[in-house]
Amino acid sequence: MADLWQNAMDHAVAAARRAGQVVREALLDDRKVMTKSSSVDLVTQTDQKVEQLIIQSVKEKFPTHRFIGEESVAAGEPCILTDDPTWIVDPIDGTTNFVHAFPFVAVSIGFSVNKQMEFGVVFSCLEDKMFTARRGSGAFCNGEPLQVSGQKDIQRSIIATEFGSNRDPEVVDKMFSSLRNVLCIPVHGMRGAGTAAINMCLVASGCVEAYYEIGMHVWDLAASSLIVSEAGGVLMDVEGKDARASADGGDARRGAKSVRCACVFRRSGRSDVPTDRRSQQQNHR
Ligand SMILES: O=P([O-])([O-])O[C@@H]1[C@H](O)[C@H](O)[C@@H](O)[C@H](O)[C@H]1O
Ligand SMILES: [Mg+2]
Ligand SMILES: [Mg+2]
Repeated sequence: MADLWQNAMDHAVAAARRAGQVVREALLDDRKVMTKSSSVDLVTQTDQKVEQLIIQSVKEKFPTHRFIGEESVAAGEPCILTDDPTWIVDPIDGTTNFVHAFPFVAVSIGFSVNKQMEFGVVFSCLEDKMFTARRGSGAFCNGEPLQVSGQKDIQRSIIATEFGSNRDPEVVDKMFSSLRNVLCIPVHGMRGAGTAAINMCLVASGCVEAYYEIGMHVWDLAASSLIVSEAGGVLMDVEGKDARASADGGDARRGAKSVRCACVFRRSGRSDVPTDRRSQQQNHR
């Protein structure tokens, strides 16, 4: 059967590549930095320009499709996922990295129909790595198939996480407490690329066993959630339940901007979630 959405996916790959070129060129110029929810929640004109480029090019080709874009939502557009074909766009995932020229920056484009992710495209534009996944057809990086790690022992794992942009001391204390619990399991190491989408692609690539973060947004993980699941990984909330509903817009459906979940990926369906509670259990094995 012909793949209904292949044209849209080809368009997303081309748009992500063009967007990546704009991001790379912008790194050569001064970057004017603005803030959003706090002094460390950064945005630049390039975020806004790239999002408009992507949305305009899609509108020309697919005029009836809908959009959820990080910067459009920041400018007041609604963040509601319906059954209609919807493009979920994070024009620059890793804006702080971009501002500092820290070399992990991604363009993330997910596509949902009937509230199910159909394809995901993450372009790690400074590494020139194009991660793609089509529902039911596997995940790829520059055309090479991806497979999550087969490691089942968390003590032999690398875990990725991020600190987000909330600097409320109580929130930071909780993050540090989780970090401490995970590190002391002990795990081989902890990492963070500074972009949720690339962290998730590292999980899909099998070089990081799991990634967790509290408070990601739907645009951070829409595309990469499918890349992880098509590479054999799973996406869980803090209770160990299937969190794909959040990743593909569960909270967006309710009009919330933030997914507010922790996501952990493993190959098996077991809930070895390294939250405070579960990491204690791991210690007693
Ligand atoms: O703002 P942005 O750079 O698109 O996205 C952020 C990055 O992915 C960061 O690594 C993660 O910790 C935040 O939760 C995201 O919001
Ligand atoms: Mg993001
Ligand atoms: Mg962004």
